[in-house]
Amino acid sequence: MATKPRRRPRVTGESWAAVGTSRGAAGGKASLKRSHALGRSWRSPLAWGVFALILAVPAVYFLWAYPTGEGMEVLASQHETLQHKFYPVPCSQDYGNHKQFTGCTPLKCGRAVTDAVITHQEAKRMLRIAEAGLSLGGSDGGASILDLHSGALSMGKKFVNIYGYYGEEMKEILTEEDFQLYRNVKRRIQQEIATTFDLDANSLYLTKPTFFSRMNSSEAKTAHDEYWHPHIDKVTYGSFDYTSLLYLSDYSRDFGGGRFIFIDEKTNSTLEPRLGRLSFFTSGSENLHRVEKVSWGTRYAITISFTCNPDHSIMDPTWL
Ligand SMILES: O=C(O)CCC(=O)C(=O)O
Ligand SMILES: [Fe+2]
Repeated sequence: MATKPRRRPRVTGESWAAVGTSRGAAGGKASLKRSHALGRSWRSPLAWGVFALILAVPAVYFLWAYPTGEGMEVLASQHETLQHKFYPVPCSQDYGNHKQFTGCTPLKCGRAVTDAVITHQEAKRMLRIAEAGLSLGGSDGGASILDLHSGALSMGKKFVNIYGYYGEEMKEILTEEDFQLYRNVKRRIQQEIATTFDLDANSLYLTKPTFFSRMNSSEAKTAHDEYWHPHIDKVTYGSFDYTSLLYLSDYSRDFGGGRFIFIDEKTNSTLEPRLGRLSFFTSGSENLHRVEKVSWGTRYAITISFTCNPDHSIMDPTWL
């Protein structure tokens, strides 16, 4: 014979324990009283104090145990306009493993950031060049580059040479005025680096690669898309002695994530990109760094770097 299905106990505001242990009407009332008493105790200041302590202990431990946690120091926030900030760091031994060039090989090392060298207008023009050039191709993954010197442009999972691929057509996309702007910007960055590191600007030579970059949150498809790994530019690019980055979009407005991070022993320092912001630093292991993964939007920048070794110098990009 089919038994009448029993009604499930109605779950009220009481705890699961009160429902589970109720045996008969009397037992049910007693446990309900206990659970109401429990409910009241959560409103007492003592209970809140205990609760706060439970949360605070792991938080304090986390901050104490992981002083190298990212975002400990913000070198440059997107919201501020910086005249010139310089952070000295002791030079690494790296330069000793390379040919020395008196008056250029870093003796003074560090990192600098300024919003006062490249104007907003110039940065916007550079952004338009980056957008136009990179729109001709683009990686399937999250990082695309356009190398002005070699002409390499990310395309799918590979690169094409824009100068060969598009030929004369390219002159309409990347004009001689665009190259003039690049050369002008490059010259002022070179001068700024020389002044900051007490060098003669003529002892610094433009080196390769010099490229526009575009980053977004697409999943990486090849190793070239994995821009977020910690690295040392002198190791990655060989010839670099002084790296400069000119940012062409704004952190938190145009994209999320994508902050530049210097990785140090005790604290990491973040630099938030901003249109027209110039950052430069000595390229050795004293300036180990990485870029955070971009979480939304598109981030544009251009890398313009210098070597002390004339054998590694390249000519300014031009159509002429
Ligand atoms: O775009 C950046 O902020 C830095 C990129 C970088 O570290 C590199 O290209 O070596
Ligand atoms: Fe780098």
